[in-house]
Amino acid sequence: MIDVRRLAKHYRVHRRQPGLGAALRSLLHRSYETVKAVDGIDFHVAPGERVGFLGPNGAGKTTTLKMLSGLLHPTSGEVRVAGHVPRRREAEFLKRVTLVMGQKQQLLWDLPPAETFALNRAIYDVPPAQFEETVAELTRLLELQDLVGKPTRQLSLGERMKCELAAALLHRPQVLFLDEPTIGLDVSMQATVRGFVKAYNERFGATVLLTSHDMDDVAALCPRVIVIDKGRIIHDGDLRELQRAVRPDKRIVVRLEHPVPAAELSRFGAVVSADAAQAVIQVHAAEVSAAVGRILAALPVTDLTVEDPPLEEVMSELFRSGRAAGEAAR
Ligand SMILES: Nc1ncnc2c1ncn2[C@@H]1O[C@H](COP(=O)(O)OP(=O)(O)OP(=O)(O)O)[C@@H](O)[C@H]1O
Repeated sequence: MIDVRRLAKHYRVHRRQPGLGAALRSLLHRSYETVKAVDGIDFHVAPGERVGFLGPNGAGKTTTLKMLSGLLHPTSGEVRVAGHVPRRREAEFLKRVTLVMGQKQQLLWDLPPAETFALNRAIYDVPPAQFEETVAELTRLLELQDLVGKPTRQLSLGERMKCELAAALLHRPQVLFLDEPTIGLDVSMQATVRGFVKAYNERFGATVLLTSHDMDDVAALCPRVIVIDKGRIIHDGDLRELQRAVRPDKRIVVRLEHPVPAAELSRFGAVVSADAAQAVIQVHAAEVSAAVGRILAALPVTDLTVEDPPLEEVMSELFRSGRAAGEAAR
């Protein structure tokens, strides 16, 4: 569904030193620098997949999504989405994809979302019966009934985001590019948006490529992740395997009947945190069952769970090691 080969986007940016002298000099002699926002990436996404496109700030994620949706022309390389070359922006292509940016809005500010929906129906030439059916379905899934008649400017951020999603999906696109779709939303609204994206993917077999700095989005939605840093792909594969490869340790969370000194806890592994009622002890995955047995035998345990390390830690470790490898190669 998405095919990307040796894709690159280089920006030519004007650079100058700070200060008035430098400003005057730059009028006569401008110096430019090339920023390799995307630096020759390859990947393939099959129909119906949900893939996280992750990376630190400035890694090249938004630039890539813009090229995939045809908003930016690549400097070089090839892209095909649903069989189309995105930069041609053919009507058939536009009907099959959508780009939702958490930081930008397409809803008309002074009018109710229902008006934007009607406008999109005309733009995408959606047959009236299908439009009615899709609006009804999205209204139910996203609980929009009380929102679509109010002027957009009166909606809260989360309410607006739900309507944004509906507006972006009215033409039932097969490919969803989602750029930080839950940014700024409270936890319950985040959960609503995640649940909705998953339901849409399952209901219509749609392909989803999602960027997010919120690892809960990624854990909930993306069995596969592509990780990009400084314009290059540093990982592409199964999220759970990535977790195991980068952080082959587990966390044993024990609730305690009474406080246990840290020195005593450290006999079982590395103590991540400990207070009067609960301790978190980290051990290598291969040693979990032995450690659990010893903990249950020795400590006043009222409850015990085994967890993976937080995904945030896995990702920051991956970014760090990716950078170190990149620097060593230079
Ligand atoms: N129009 C532009 N002109 C020049 N440089 C740009 C332009 N847009 C992006 N860049 C640069 O390209 C690089 C990649 O930017 P991009 O927005 O794709 O990153 P990102 O991974 O989406 O980051 P974030 O997580 O912060 O949104 C950055 O170094 C950015 O400064």
